[in-house]
Amino acid sequence: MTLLVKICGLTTPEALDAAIAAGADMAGLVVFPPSPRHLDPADGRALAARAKGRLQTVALTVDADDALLDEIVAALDPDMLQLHGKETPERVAAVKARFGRPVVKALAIAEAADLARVPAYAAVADRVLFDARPPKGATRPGGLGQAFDWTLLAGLDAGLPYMLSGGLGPDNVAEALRITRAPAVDVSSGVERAPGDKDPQKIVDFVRAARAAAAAAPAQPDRAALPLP
Ligand SMILES: O=C(O)c1ccccc1N[C@@H]1O[C@H](COP(=O)(O)O)[C@@H](O)[C@H]1O
Repeated sequence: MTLLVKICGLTTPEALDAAIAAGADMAGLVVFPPSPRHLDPADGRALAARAKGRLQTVALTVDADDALLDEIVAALDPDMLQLHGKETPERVAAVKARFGRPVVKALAIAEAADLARVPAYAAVADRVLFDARPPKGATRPGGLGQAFDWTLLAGLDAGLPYMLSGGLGPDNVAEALRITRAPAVDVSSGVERAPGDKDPQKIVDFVRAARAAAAAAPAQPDRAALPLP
């Protein structure tokens, strides 16, 4: 099975093109003003259109209300919605029903007990994404370059495809995959020169390292779960 690779927080045509050329499967566009990767939906329209049909686009939001999601879907027409806040399973189901698009629900992980929430989300989401729990006082719930204990995921059957994120980069993605056999990985800070400024070479290095690691230790099945271009 082929590993899915998502590059998140793309804000420029150069970064998007680098992700596509590197062979990424998904491009994340962040709509969350406190983030250094924030894209106003209207400003992101051209970038999303540029990505269309070349890789999957994922619009990332944090506890967005219906009005904002309406605006995002109208402007970006994303292939998927990533909910990265404190959205409940009921809210995930409501978003999926309203927009009829696959929903990725991010879950913050710091200890084994945090995985107890997975079944409730597995019943309603198309995918869960495991990210590190942010430190108290953080201005955003992700995109912090912070990893968690990957051994918590070793042998995990989440009941649906999952994505590993949090502090990944070209130098540690192989180790993360060796431990977890995750079917998909997601990176933002680890392929940047500075917060919000993607480095094309790091994107290439990340995709290459992830694919090599997945070839050496096959990932859990995933690709069948969502249609890809
Ligand atoms: O990228 C952001 O700024 C962001 C803001 C709010 C919520 C999530 C965000 N990013 C996501 O966080 C994880 C981990 O990112 P990193 O690789 O550790 O920087 C990833 O899913 C990003 O898409």
